[in-house]
Amino acid sequence: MSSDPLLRVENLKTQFFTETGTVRAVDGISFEVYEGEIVGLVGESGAGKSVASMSLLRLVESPGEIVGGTIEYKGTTIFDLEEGPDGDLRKHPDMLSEAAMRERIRGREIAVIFQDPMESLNPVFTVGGQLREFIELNRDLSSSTAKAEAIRMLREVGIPDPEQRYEEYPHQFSGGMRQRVLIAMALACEPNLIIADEPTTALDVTVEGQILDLVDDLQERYDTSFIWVTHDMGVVAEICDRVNVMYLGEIVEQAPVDELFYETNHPYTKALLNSMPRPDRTVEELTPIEGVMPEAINPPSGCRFHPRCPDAREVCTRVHPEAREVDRADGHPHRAACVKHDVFDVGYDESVPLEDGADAKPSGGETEAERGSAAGGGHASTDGGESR
Ligand SMILES: Nc1ncnc2c1ncn2[C@@H]1O[C@H](COP(=O)(O)OP(=O)(O)OP(=O)(O)O)[C@@H](O)[C@H]1O
Ligand code: NI
Repeated sequence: MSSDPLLRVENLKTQFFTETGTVRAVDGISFEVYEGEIVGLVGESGAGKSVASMSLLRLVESPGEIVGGTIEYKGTTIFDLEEGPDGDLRKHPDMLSEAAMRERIRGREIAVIFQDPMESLNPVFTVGGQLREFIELNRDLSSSTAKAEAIRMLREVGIPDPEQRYEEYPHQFSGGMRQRVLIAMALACEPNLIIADEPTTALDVTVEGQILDLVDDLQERYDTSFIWVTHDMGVVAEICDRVNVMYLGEIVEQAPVDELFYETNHPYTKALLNSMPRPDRTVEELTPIEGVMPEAINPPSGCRFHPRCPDAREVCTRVHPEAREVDRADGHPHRAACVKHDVFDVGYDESVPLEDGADAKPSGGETEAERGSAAGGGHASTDGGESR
């Protein structure tokens, strides 16, 4: 890719300052989104996907704070720090003001779709009324033009009888139809980038498939870029062009989607793929990832995945790898944060393999439920801790 990215994120760090300590929810992630791409953010519950998404719009709430890195959108600075005269870090003067974020960026340039439409839709107003008002406010249209536009958008996202459904309330819509309304709302201002945080996770598989098809179709027609947050490698396979795999606040692997699936370079990605149901495998053949992801408040030394990694060696307990380019595919880098690759050259080959089992279980053991969520189904269980 030779053109400039639409969004450039470099070394982004977001932390929560809690009574029990600092939660390093997002710990130095770097990635780009180019025009017209669907870029996946995938990882288990607690990996930092939602916090990363909210950081991009500067919507992290106290006790959370973006503490480092750069976020650039179309060459404008959404976030950046500089060193002040006394040596401490302060906001860069080029950084967009809060008012500019509200008036120019959120909704208009970068829109968000959440998992639960009922959080974004007000139950006491009609669906059409809410969509119309949103369009009216954001696009400076008259009420009647905005209404026509709202009905057009409802039709655009595949809602049958849009004139009639316009008058209905959110509870009269099925989960899938409500999610379509949110997609309509996200598209209403024709943003260049839509951040979708697990918008299909609560839907059954058939409806999920329909929504993914719709997004694929809309993406092509509007040429909108997407950041698609999910814990589901199946969803990634279906709609993403490129993928970032997150583990404990870090991006451990980044590659175009086919490359990630067929030339997997990080043991965590491999584990995620092995835990994914596939038509050519029976349920018995699924291998849940060993152990559970540790707390972001006190991450393991060295490579954060080493306590659960089948390939871990002694060196992995000491060396903390940052993602490096290990290959290229379709003009994009394939980055991986695993010292078994030659580019790291820290003596992995000579290092002693960690004894299986001794270090492979988290302290306190694991429960069946935790194993279940390690296999990729655990979004709902931690919703209470989300910053949204
Ligand atoms: N308001 C908060 N206060 C303290 N810690 C928080 C807060 N919000 C999130 N965290 C922590 O930040 C880390 C990342 O959380 P995040 O919600 O981004 O994970 P996620 O990858 O989106 O997971 P899920 O798939 O469950 O949505 C977790 O350790 C979480 O506990
Ligand atoms: Ni989340």
